[in-house]
Amino acid sequence: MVSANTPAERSASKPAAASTVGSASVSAKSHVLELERVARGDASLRDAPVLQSWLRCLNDYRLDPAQAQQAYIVPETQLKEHRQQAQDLIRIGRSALEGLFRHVMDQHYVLLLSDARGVTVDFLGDPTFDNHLRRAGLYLGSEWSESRAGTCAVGACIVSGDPVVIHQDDHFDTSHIGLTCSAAPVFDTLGDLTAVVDISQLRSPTAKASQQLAQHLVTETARRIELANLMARTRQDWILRLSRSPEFLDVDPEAALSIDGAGRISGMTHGGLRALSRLLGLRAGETRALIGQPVSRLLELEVDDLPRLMRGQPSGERIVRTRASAALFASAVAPVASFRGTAVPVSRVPRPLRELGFGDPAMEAVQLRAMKLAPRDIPILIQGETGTGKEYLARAIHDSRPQPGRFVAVNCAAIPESLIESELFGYAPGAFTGAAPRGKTGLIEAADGGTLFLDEIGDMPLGLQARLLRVLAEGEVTPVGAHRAKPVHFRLISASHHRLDRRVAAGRFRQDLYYRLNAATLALPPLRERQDFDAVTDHLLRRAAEEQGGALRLSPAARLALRAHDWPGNLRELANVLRVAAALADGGEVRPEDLPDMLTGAPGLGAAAADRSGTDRDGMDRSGPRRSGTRDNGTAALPPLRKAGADLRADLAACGGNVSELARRLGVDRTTIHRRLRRLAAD
Ligand SMILES: Nc1ncnc2c1ncn2[C@@H]1O[C@H](COP(=O)(O)OP(=O)(O)OP(=O)(O)O)[C@@H](O)[C@H]1O
Repeated sequence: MVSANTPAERSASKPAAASTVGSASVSAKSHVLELERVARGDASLRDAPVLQSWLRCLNDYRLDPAQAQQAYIVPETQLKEHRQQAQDLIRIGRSALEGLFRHVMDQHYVLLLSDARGVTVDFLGDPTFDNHLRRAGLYLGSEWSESRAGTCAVGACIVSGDPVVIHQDDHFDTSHIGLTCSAAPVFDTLGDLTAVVDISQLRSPTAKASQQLAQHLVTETARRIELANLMARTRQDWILRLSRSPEFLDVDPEAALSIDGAGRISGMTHGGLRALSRLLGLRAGETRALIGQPVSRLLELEVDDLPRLMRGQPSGERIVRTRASAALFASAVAPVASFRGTAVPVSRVPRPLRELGFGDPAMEAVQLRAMKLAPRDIPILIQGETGTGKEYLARAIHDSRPQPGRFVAVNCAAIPESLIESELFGYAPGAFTGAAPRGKTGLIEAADGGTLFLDEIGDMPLGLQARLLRVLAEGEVTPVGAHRAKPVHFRLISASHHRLDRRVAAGRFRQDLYYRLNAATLALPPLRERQDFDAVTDHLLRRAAEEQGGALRLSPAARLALRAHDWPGNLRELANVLRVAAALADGGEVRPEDLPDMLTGAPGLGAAAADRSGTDRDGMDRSGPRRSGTRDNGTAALPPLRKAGADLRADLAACGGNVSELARRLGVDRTTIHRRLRRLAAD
């Protein structure tokens, strides 16, 4: 800051530099003098968050208190981009925002929803005051980041992550000292700040205490938006809603968690959990670290207990104890995929989608959702372990469309990083040395009018993710070295065996792209979880036999061996095993000797198979969601199994080879039986 005199002197030398709006009772000059005293380290009666923000403005952003800055409104094109990136949240948050606005409109409050960069992406205000509001920056597109606007409620809330009231001359910039603003943060399901809800008034009473109700209202609204966001995004997991009072448990719970099939916390309402942190025994800043942890770290609860907490169960039984020994009311909502008896019977599913499953409930849910999504242009993200049939499903969705056009599949992990850009986007003639003289059409353009299938999207380099996002946002593609963009329209399906939400959390995948890709997620179950395993086996055997020009059946012992394997390679592994078996089989029957040794207990291979049942680099549980979850990892279920010991095969035979039945009788998880069988085979 180049300055010949003090900021207060410079401010005083300007014509009437009081705030441009509102009824500031403080002159610009005395405000600047106060900021100078704080900069010198003098004691101040201001609230700590205000003082901290002032010091950031002075020391970190080097803002000059004497230079009043009018509110900044971002250009139209940038606003469009900000709004597009936040569109899901705007949609999800709308009804909570409208509810809040109805409460405060009579007091002439306006309501802003800003994104994590402080840009106002949604706005509700009285149109009669449009001009005043726009000038004061209380408008769509205004940027309230602290580094640009100085101390303000949205900016301070983004930096601190806490609800905050910035009242009149708490503002740093003299342009804003007439306003009063109350803001609360909205965190996404993984605990990252994603938006801020703010209500502001042009004119307000002098006392800051007058804004206590406003602060309470924005905090409550942010909590409701987090809850709606969690409910909308986590359809495949359990949702556990928590409340201190039974009356509001089902209608307006205080906090919620999502819990995956293995009993781990996969998402949460951050603000709500923080509000309950004392009861939950959480230390400050600990909530975010809960993602991926077993829910039993927080509550005396296993995933198997969730059904007893569902709506309709006696309320006396819907109580959980926290690790701090407090009692909370809890209500569980089952994953959408586990619902049976959906309105549309599977027989109505178009043929390409019908043949993907044979009655497995999780698969049926995928088929029905895929049928509804197929004719619409909603981006679909398919998640599932390797070989579960992600590309198969993508093709079936494509084939179920009335006019499907071309199906262009791109494996983002298989194309070398140096080529992927020109492969996807194409290039203009002479774009680089060695380029084809007439240029090249990229795969995105090739998919125009059809389906673009981006396989292994989780492996796409970060730089290209930004370019892809632009294509999706603008509906245009610009080939490498070209000056003009070409409009493209395609149906996007992407797939990954990585849990993309975890990649986002690890900073390896762009959050904005993730939200764009997964408007709808279809999660394919791993083969070992499928209840239609026998029917899938028969279907694939029939196909393998037809390839050999004949018909085949499975011997009971061979079927038993197939059932006992845990299929880390899923349908691909099963299809390959059956193709080989069909080639080896004699007399129209596949017997155990036609199957690979590892399935029938040849020494040495059990350990290798056991090794494969770990977690991948993202921490994705390759065994996928387990139906009875954490019991498998605990010790409670082990004694009866040890008792079964080496007689396990006999026990299995007594259950007709049905692993699920044996697991039920022994009170353990199916995967435990599979693991034990492998160990027996290796002994
Ligand atoms: N529904 C199905 N019916 C019959 N065979 C299937 C089905 N789904 C998958 N397969 C078999 O499994 C193989 C792998 O399927 P696909 O390539 O779709 O899996 P993927 O999940 O995309 O695998 P990756 O993660 O390795 O890309 C297919 O080539 C096919 O042999």
